[in-house]
Amino acid sequence: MVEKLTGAARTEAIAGLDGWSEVEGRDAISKSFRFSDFAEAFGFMTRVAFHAEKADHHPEWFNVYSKVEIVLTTHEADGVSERDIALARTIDGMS
Ligand SMILES: C[C@H](O)[C@H](O)[C@H]1CNC2=NC(N)=NC(=O)C2=N1
Repeated sequence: MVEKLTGAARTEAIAGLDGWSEVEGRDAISKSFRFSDFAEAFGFMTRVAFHAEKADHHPEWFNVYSKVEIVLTTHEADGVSERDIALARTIDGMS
């Protein structure tokens, strides 16, 4: 069981990330990534996908050509948890 982050812990955890922000209307975080072309964007998505499958924590995402928009939340916590913060950091390292 994983708890959702609330209050100051939640605010600080999100503020400690690079460029991730809160999604309006739901308890989730998001970030938009830009690459030079589709091959770079899809290569990034492939790296993230392999990690996500291993970690059993998967992004919601939307891709158009060189743009990848990612949303992270934790279903069983019904909100943002440490799993999303950890995945966000890993994703940043893969971008
Ligand atoms: C049943 C399975 O453990 C879950 O649905 C996993 C898979 N991937 C997941 N990904 C994300 N982002 N949040 C989850 O809560 C989640 N849960």
